[in-house]
Amino acid sequence: MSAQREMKEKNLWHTPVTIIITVIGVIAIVALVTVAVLQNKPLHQKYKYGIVLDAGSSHTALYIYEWPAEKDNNTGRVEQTHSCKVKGPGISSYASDPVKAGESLSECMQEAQLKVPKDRHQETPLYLGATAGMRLLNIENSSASDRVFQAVGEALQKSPFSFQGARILSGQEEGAFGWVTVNYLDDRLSQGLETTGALDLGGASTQISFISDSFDGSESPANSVTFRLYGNDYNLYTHSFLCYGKDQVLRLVLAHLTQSGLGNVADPCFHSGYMETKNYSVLYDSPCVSDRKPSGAPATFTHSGRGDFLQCQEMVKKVFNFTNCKYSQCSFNGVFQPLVQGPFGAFSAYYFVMNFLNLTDTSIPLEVVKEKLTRYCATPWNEIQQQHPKVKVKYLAEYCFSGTYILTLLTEGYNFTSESYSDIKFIKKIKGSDAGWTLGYMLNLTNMIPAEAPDTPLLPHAGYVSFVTVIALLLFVLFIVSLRPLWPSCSKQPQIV
Ligand SMILES: O=c1[nH]cnc2c1ncn2[C@@H]1O[C@H](COP(=O)(O)OP(=O)(O)O)[C@@H](O)[C@H]1O
Ligand SMILES: [Ca+2]
Repeated sequence: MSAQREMKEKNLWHTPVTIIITVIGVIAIVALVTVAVLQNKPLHQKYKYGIVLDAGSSHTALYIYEWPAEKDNNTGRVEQTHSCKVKGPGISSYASDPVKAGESLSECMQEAQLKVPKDRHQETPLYLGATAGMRLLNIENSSASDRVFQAVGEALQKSPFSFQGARILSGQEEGAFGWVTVNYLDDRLSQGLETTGALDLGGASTQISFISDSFDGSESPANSVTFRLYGNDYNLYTHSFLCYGKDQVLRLVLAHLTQSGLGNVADPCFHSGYMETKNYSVLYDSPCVSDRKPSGAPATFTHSGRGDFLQCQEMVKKVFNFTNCKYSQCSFNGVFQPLVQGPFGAFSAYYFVMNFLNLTDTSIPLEVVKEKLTRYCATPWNEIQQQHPKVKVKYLAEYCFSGTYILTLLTEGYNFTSESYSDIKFIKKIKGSDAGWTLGYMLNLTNMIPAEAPDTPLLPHAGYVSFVTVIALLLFVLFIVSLRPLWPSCSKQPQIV
């Protein structure tokens, strides 16, 4: 009897109605979860790419950026995946042979073709932005600068990428896009956090950009750039000093030194024992110094070092003009600047120089930094060369000068104090991407930073899928329970005999 009862009870679950309900229910849950997963996350993550060429005064560099195709507008998702340093000098050095400027880019362009997946080549935007080297060439000889752009444009047009043009960035753009890059990479823009100022030192110009509570742009509109990013308004102070990159300032200092003592220059910014014969015509071949060329100068001069930081600093100070400020406050050369405020990221040559000198730690008091640099500058040239056999001699010879210029620019020029100096971080990369104007430039041209904050999903993806699954299961169980009257076991009670 009891075996019969057991059979009957088992069979109750095998009635056609229950089986059909179960199958439909399971199919419905599987379909619901599959759709939820597919709808919200592409199974194969696709990427998009963008390429920017930074045509600087000293050299050109190519940067490749990558971001998930589905999330163009999302926060902090664009990353640098590759960079390539173009061999040879900056494009402005090819003024007398512009075709070579275009040719010089071909190696890095080939590399880019290998790094960007082939099926993405056509849709990958390619930009070239030139900075102070081309600004100077444009001032000196605008038709030569046009010819360089023509040649570079023709070379880039031949690439499989979507070439969007080559142009000179204004100093304001260079400063502002450097600031955008640093703050984007730190996720400060998307999260509306306090921003970091940006200090960029190039060979021919230098930029300072930061947000100041006391700056609304009214005192000096030329230094103001306004943005609305992720729902926040920014009024950025920025200034670019043309001719105040480290290579041009070195010319300015040498030009000062050659005024007295024609033919022989004893330079406190170079190590004792350093001695090179240089051409006056090369030294004065730049609009930054051309008006200072002494008349009746011989063809060459002997440039020798005497390694004295303090005297070097005195020479460097002479390139700044501190008189004639028509604003409430100025940095130098009559340029308005509010007091520096907040943290700063200092990149490009700031980093190269301070990293070489082992001076990137800004928690070291400024006085100690100066003592260290004094000792470095006083080291004889032959010792310096012995200690750094692998470093390019041109860079090596100039680190004492460059370090002195950096400290003088920051403290005397921009008015950083011993206290605010520690707010500076010397940086090369942030989360794998180089600090510089290129990323900000591309983000702007591809409209990748929205003006308004994007709507954020209520739940993260995993949470969303779990939620849908639990609710689906719950509904299914409720459905089954609601069908209880139809259950054969309920309508037909097994008879107890
Ligand atoms: O390894 C290095 N050590 C020292 N200086 C470097 C090194 N690499 C690049 N630089 C310097 O960084 C500067 C980069 O300037 P860039 O070519 O970007 O000019 P720009 O921004 O004024 O147009 C140049 O002065 C160059 O000599
Ligand atoms: Ca630069």
